[in-house]
Amino acid sequence: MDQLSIQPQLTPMMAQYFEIKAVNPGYLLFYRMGDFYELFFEDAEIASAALGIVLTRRGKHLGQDIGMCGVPIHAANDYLNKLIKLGHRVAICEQVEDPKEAKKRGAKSVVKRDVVRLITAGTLTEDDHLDARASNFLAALSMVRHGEADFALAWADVSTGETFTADLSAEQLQDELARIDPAELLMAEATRLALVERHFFAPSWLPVAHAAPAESFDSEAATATLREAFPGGVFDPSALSRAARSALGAVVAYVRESQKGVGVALRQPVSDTTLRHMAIDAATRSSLELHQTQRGQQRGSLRQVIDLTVTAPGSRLLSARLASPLADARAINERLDAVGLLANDTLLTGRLRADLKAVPDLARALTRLALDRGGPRDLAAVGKAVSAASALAGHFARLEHAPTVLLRLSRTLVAAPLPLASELAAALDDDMPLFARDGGFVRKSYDQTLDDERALASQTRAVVAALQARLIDETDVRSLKIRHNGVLGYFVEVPASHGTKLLEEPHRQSFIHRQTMANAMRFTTTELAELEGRIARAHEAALEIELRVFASLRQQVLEQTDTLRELADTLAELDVTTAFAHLAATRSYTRPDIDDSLAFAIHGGRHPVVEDMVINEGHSFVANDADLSGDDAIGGGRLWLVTGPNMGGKSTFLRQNALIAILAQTGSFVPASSAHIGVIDRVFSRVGASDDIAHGRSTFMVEMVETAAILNRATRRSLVVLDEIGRGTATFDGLSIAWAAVEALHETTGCRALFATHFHELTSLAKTLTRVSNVTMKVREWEGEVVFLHEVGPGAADRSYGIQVARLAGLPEPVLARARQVLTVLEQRSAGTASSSQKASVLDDLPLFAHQPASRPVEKDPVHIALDATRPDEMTPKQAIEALYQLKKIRDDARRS
Ligand SMILES: Nc1ncnc2c1ncn2[C@@H]1O[C@H](COP(=O)(O)OP(=O)(O)OP(=O)(O)O)[C@@H](O)[C@H]1O
Repeated sequence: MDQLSIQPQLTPMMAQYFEIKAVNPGYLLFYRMGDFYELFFEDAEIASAALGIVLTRRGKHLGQDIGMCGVPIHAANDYLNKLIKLGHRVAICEQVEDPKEAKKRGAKSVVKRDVVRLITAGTLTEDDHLDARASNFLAALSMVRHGEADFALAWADVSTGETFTADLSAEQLQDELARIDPAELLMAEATRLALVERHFFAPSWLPVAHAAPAESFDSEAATATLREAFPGGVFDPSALSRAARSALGAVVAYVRESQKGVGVALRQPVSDTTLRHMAIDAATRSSLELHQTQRGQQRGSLRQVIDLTVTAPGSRLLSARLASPLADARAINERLDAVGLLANDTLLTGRLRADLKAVPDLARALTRLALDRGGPRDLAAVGKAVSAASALAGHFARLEHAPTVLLRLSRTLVAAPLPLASELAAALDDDMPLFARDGGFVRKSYDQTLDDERALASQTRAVVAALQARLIDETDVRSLKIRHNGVLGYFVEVPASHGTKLLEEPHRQSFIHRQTMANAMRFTTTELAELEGRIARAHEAALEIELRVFASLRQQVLEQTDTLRELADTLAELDVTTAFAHLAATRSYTRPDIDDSLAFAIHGGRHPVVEDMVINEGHSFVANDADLSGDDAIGGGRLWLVTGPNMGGKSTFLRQNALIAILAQTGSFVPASSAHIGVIDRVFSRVGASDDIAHGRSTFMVEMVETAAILNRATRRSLVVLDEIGRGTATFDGLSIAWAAVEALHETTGCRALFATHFHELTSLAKTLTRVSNVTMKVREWEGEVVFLHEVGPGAADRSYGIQVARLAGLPEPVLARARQVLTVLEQRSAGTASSSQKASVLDDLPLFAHQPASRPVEKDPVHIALDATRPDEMTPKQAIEALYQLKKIRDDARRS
């Protein structure tokens, strides 16, 4: 900062500010002044704009006004939240000495201040800042070059301590980061440049990516950093690849720096390759709307519809499992066994769920305690979780042959450290403050000395009353009162009319004047001051004892960290398992039959989200079968070509099969009457590609990039779901690409596939490709109207009913009539039956009168008004896209009204 160079003009406070600011570049500095955090200069401008608070001035610096804005301490959390959500990083700078100490150094000396914590999106620990039902990962991406570049990711949820590493190729990065969905992503500038150069830097990383200094990725220094962060020798950093060590070192260093010496509180890192997972790439996640819809909303996503967990940690685990379904038949079946037993025993499931509801977020409470940021409520949470665990264990006692997963869970529940829970329950009151420093959280009779001090403090109330009575007698002022406030402490108050009496002899000897109010006068007396001291000392002594109790309980909890973390995992897993059981029992989901074959036979399959929506609208969902089963002997799985009218239910059918596969391999029952699935290694789904203008790619380009990814990466064990590939270009180009793609999937890949298309010519492939079958979405025509049956049956559609759908959408009748005319001629032409005169009469004549729009009162179209107001020359590309969306919205609103 250039201001720093002009030292002589700086006030001591400003000098301190600049010093602190200089060592925390890239952070908005929340500088503590009394009851406010103040921000200065550019920080003030950024924060005032982001928070909508007033930007003021505080003196001048180098002849310029110093911009300043402030947030009150008590509301700081809300403001912090806003800033973090907007992608800012904040350094909290506190006064680290008593102002009285500073005064001793001279009247003008400044109170010592230091940054006590860096708050960033990836290092949050407080419930106020976090979404209880979502993980919050900090990730670091490292690159090590040995000729070829090796990449690795490390990621940790600082709020729960979970820590992972994975070695990856550049091609895998995008998919892996889509799965992890980090709140903050660290990488060195050189790594970013290398990825950008090779087109591997995904634009979606931009909002969360932060440049971290190259030194923090030093793989040599990382070994020492990691040994220190994960003591005990269980975790050996040298077992990691150089790249993974470098990434993990960067995560640990960043967390340590952000907590400013408090510690890191991370769990032993887990290598992400220990379990085999079903690969789901970023485009498939988005197209199948697993965690959020394509519009970015939770509502309407698969996760939202199937998440019946009753605790926040359970919900986080369910979300993580859905993001990484398994690809190992044995592990999947183990999960399904547990769900199966509970789905059949609804009484037991009901009891477990009822007890689970009261279980607090143990993992996050533990982390706060470990970071010395926890309060009495976190201690209570630990106690409650432990007692709940042992109650839950009781429900399992009667199970004789429990499945492996439930046995494992119940073993941990039984081992919950009950003595710790009893100690916490005995020590902690029912109502508790957020912070230990507020006191008043230790239960009566837990500590004799504390009870004594509290008694002393409360006895003083009686002493105050007696003193008041005596003073009334002595002064003969009946209305004399002893009161207390935060500024004066205890004082004697008399009405103004009696005030002068106390200022005169004989009372002026004992009454010392403190304050004159409009209606009253306030005094103190030596006796009252002494009493005040006694009360304050009793309070202080009580608080000191409470803080000692807190520290001892915290220590007892931390000594059992490993056991408690395992318990937290168990409680979350039990919640997910019972939630899946409840889902199965209440929504008629069935257990899928999972093995290592190439089967994919779904009977009566349903789309979990569309079903929910259709039922809510009072209709019933039509279940459909799909059979893509094959084997190596016949060259792989089968491919179904799905044709049918627009709005007939093709996309729904395609997606439901991909979702059923994902749910099954997550370990959930599935919405079908039966399902037999040979483990799928990768799912690909491309349903309706959309423009990616923001990244300079047209609909067709996006579609081709994604199709290429599928053809290059799908294996025989994959499931591929493709909707209308090739529709974004000229008909013949599109048809040829779709044709070649079907052939490649059938001949080279041999995967199980569903391919929906409006190119009816493709259906002739079923004659030559043995594992291709044609199915169609059935419709019924009735009095010129088309009725969608949403039923899949054998055969191929010969038409798309596009014009009927256009009519349903409200296209004007003259346009529809003209479209019918053109369609007839085009169809005849392709069949070779249209006469040249027919063609000429219909296609060459402009229908000057036929499709004149219905006359409307002349009023200015809102779209035109908006267009008139647009200044393309003054727009950034982003504003241009927003303007386009706005235009579409205005048009849609106008249509609806
Ligand atoms: N099996 C079903 N049972 C009941 N309703 C269904 C079913 N499948 C689809 N629908 C309803 O039909 C609507 C359209 O379905 P979908 O988007 O799958 O059609 P589509 O054939 O892919 O259309 P397009 O070709 O225009 O993309 C859905 O939003 C849903 O309301």
